[in-house]
Amino acid sequence: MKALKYLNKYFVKYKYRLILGVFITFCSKYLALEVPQLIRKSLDAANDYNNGIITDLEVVKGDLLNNILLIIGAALLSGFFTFLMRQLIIVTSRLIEFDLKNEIYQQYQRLSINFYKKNRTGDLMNRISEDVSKVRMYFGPAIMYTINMLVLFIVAIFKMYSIDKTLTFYTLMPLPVLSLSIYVLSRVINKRSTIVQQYLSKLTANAQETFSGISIIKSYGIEPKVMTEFGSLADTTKEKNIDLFKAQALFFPLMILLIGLSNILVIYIGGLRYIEGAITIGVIAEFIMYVNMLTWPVAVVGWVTSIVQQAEASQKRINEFLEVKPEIVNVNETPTPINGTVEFKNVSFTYDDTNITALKNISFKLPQGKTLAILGNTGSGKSTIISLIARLYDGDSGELTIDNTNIEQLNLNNLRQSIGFVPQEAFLFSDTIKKNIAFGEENAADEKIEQAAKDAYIHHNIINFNHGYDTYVGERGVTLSGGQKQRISIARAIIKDPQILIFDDCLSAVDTETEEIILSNLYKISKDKTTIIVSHRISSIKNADSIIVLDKGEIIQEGTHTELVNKKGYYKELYEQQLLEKEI
Ligand SMILES: Nc1ncnc2c1ncn2[C@@H]1O[C@H](COP(=O)(O)OP(=O)(O)OP(=O)(O)O)[C@@H](O)[C@H]1O
Repeated sequence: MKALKYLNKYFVKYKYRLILGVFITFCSKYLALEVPQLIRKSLDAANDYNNGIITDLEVVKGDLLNNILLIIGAALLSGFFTFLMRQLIIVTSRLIEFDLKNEIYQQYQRLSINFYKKNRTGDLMNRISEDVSKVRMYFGPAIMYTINMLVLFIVAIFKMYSIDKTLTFYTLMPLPVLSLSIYVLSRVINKRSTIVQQYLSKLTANAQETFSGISIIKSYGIEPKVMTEFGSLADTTKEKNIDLFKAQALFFPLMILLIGLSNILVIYIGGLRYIEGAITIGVIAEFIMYVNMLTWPVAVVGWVTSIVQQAEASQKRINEFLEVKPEIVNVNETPTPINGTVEFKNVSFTYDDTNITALKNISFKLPQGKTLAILGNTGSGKSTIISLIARLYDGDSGELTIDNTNIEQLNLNNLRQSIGFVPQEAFLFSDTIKKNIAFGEENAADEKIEQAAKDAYIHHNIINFNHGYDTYVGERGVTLSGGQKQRISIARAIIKDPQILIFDDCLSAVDTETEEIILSNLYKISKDKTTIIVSHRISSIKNADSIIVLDKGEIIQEGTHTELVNKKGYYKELYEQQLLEKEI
């Protein structure tokens, strides 16, 4: 129950609803327990008349009518209170589920990139959906049935005991067996349903991957192999499902068997007691009703125990994520406007998951409004420099300053808002092109969106789509080429009009002609903005104010294009090689 303690705050938050729920449950069950007594009285009255103890038929009829009206009234009121009880307790559990999901979602938003690298998306989704659902069962059904059971038990046993102790003992005897058997069966059902869930996840993942990679599968002609794999997975899933249903099928027969046993005991022992003259005939009927009323709550004890165990396991998994401290935190709530002078002073950085030292003693200064180009082989650390500027990671040693202030002291929102970042791999949301461009600038006017698209040299493509800027892209929309995606991603950065523009090798999928056009547009736009361009092509970076060349995380060359082409080294070699490729 340790993990579930985390949820106590929700009990406090919804205490009034829950207390009222408990009270109403009590009222509902108390009224329901009035019915057996009234039935006993009615039967005894009829029996007394038959045995000549009461001779006036009208009195018996009056008693019966009175009792029938009371039974109807108690049943109606009890039903109404049961409705209120569900409204209060089950609705509260839904409210708590909503709060908990929001809490986890907000935590997901706060967590750093590193967290997302260490944990799989499926797992993140599972904890916020499946696990929260299991925790909800603890707040809702588990609490409701426990209160139900307690009220029924205490009141019914009290009533039964006051009528006949011996019969009470025999009536209750099979109930612990019932509870234990249901508990054992619930555990088997839970175990099997977890296995079924795992197989369903595998099946979904397999199908999803097959559909995503359908063109590869078809082009390699491996459909039969894929189908066999899927078929055998589906077969195993079916078998696991059948195992589960076999266990589930036992649930009600087991309950009915045990209720039957209790009924037989009541009839048998009750009959003997009646013959002895210890009880009236009505008591047997009253006890049979109690047995039937108590059976479900008793069975539920076993079920509730396993619900609580599952909720505990799920909350433990949720707590693991809720307790993670975001690595990147905003230490400065006061706004810190950004102008855009970026300086690295001996900055080193190692990725803790791979232990790769991506940057070693990097130093450079990029004054506000200037353009820096970063060049280097793959894996030399270019993207890492950019990640540090956007504060997706914090450097390990040295200092990174923006406008002469340590980046960690800047207001994180201001910093990120002042950066227009075009990543290496363009990501578009499943939405319209318009919304994708206006992503960081939601209220941008249509003219502004169009201008950004023109600057990114994508406007002419967009207007050729049937729905123009309202064309849906992504999973259910049109498929864009890699170059088109990159250009929409560029338009998205431009529209923000940020102080710092970062282009991480984002023109790799466009041809050199288009690249020329975009670059000349970008130079105009980024005139007074600090700009960082990462590229493998000399043509993209030759106009930059300064260029740094990276190799294995270190700066090996630095200067302007003219300086570097006149110096022996990586830059000159690459330049000559690319010149040659152009001529060929
Ligand atoms: N998220 C990460 N976690 C762990 N290691 C990483 C991560 N990103 C990069 N690395 C490693 O850090 C080194 C530098 O990577 P980086 O992405 O900065 O290189 P790059 O110069 O941008 O390469 P490319 O031109 O291929 O994009 C590489 O060895 C890479 O394997």
